[in-house]
Amino acid sequence: MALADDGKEDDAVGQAAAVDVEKAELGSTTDASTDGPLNHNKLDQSRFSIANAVNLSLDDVEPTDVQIRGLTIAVDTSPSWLDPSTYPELFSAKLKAAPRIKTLLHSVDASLKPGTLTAIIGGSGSGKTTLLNNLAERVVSSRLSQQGLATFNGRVGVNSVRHAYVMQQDILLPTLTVRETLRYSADLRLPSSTTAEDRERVVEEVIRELGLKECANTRIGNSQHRGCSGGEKRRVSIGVQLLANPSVLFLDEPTTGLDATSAFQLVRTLKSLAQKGRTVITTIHQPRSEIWDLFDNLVILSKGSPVFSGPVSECLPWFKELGYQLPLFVNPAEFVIDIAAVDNRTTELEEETSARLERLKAAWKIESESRFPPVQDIAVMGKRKKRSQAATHAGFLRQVRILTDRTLKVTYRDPLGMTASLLEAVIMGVVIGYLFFNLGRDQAGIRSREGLLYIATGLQGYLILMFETYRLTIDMPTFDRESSEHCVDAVPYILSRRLARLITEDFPVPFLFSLILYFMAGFDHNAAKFFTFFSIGFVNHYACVMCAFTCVVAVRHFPGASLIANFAFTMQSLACGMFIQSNTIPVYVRWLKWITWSFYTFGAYCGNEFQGSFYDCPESGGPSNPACLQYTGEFIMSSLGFPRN
Ligand SMILES: Nc1ncnc2c1ncn2[C@@H]1O[C@H](COP(=O)(O)OP(=O)(O)OP(=O)(O)O)[C@@H](O)[C@H]1O
Repeated sequence: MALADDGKEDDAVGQAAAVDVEKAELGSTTDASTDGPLNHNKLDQSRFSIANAVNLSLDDVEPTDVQIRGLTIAVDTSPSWLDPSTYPELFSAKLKAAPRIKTLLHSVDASLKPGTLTAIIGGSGSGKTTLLNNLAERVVSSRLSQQGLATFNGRVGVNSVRHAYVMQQDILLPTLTVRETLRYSADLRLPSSTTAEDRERVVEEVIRELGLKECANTRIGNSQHRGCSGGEKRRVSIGVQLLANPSVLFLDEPTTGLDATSAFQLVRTLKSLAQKGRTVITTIHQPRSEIWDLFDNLVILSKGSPVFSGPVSECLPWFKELGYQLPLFVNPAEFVIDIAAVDNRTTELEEETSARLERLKAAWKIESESRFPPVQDIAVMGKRKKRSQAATHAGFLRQVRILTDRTLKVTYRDPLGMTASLLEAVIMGVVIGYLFFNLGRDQAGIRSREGLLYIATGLQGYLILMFETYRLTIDMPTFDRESSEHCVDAVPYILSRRLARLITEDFPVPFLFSLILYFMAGFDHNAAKFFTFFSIGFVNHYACVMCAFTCVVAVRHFPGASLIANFAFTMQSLACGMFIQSNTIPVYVRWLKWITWSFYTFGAYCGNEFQGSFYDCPESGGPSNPACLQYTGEFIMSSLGFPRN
């Protein structure tokens, strides 16, 4: 078929192909529906698209034919400025390192029909994840180069079809139940045009489809609070992805960490999902023999090269033909992985197994030339095309509402976390209030007031900064997952996080701290001054949480993020005007104060306290007496280097 860029023609051809496959799929429905408890009767209502959302159904699958031809992936491993660990090498090469190309995948071919479950297997480091991630377009690096292609219903690139990727780790919120997790995911993933009933029905459908009925009301749990089992969590992770009703489902080692029975049940579930017409592609480590029989296709890799790619029924005959017969009572998966692996325990073994691998690779190269038509002969119907995501997930306001609701629920279910910040505010207020109790109005008192106002700016802000940095490093993986799945955007996430914490934290923490400290320290009993004091703390609190966001955006792990946060805090302290008068900072870095929030906070606190005040001058004559100048608020403000306004 000619390569066509015309969208209409593509769609027409695509629809025709889809109808053909759908007919074939309907023909196999009887088999699927008798294949154990995981299959349920197909819904009698007419099938509609999830994206169109008139009447949602997981049965509405767009059959997707996946063709992989000559896929070769290489990476430049030469030292680079982008990788600090290679700097010594880069310097020793006098900053001019020649490209060093490592081929990760060597000309992989495969033909994966809709309605099939494909396993990518091979020894450790054989390139399974590289292949899966490349198909799912999850690796973007200027150092990677690709030859060959993967087409999805004739189009190059996975973004032209509805697809989802289940990661190896379960990134779920531990305090939510299985049903709540799926409900929130449905609310975020499905377009605003869907009704609450539709979304609820899809959630129940996913629960039924994945066999999660028993644990639907169980919390996900974590190492401290037990909840769902490892197998159930995996199913929930798959369920979350299933809500996007993908036609192509990628899974990275979904059985890792599961016991044999859970692993078997999980692969049965994948088989059942495939039988609905999906193309399911998974990497898997050493599947047990019962699991082997559930696969439709296998791609076997060794050191990045394919040694087999085709229907599972043809795998053992292929190796037998090459002289490697499966011995009795041996797991076929382990057998094929073993014969394709290089054993480097001794030099002799390494030479022997390397020679065997070379024979297997060479034989498969010849075989694949006849099995897979070359790239130019397969139907490539269009260029890389991205599906519009806008219509397929919740809009801005709905994201804010759903995420706020979810964060509130998660916060209330973690009373220790919720009370920690309140307790911290009270304890800090009382301890500092006690140290600075009832400050005098003499020179010593003025000096102490300056110190106290700095502590209110810096120390309280520092605790919030570190606490929020820590919490964000825990919470960000969920955002990263949802953001990479295009169902949560950054602004609604930030907004909702603060909205949900407004009542539990953002308002009460600065309020309690201000209330205790202000009156214990003996500041003026003046309502306007107190509320100004509180408002400054409130704004400072937001500045600190936004700084924490910035640090975690830069580095996702706590050691790195807290290092940046500490650096930012130190810069804030130096430039705020407490330790060095801000007008005497060396001229080249004096501008720093203008981009330092603690300069504004400390300045505002000082302005609130000192501006217009006159302290206890031992001389008579009041503010007009030059000997009492040091007791006037104006003098104190200018001595700290703050502008008059
Ligand atoms: N960006 C990269 N730069 C350099 N080498 C890489 C890169 N990505 C992958 N590799 C190498 O490619 C090989 C295949 O890696 P991959 O993670 O795909 O293997 P795998 O089969 O999934 O292994 P495992 O089962 O242990 O997870 C490994 O040797 C790995 O070190």
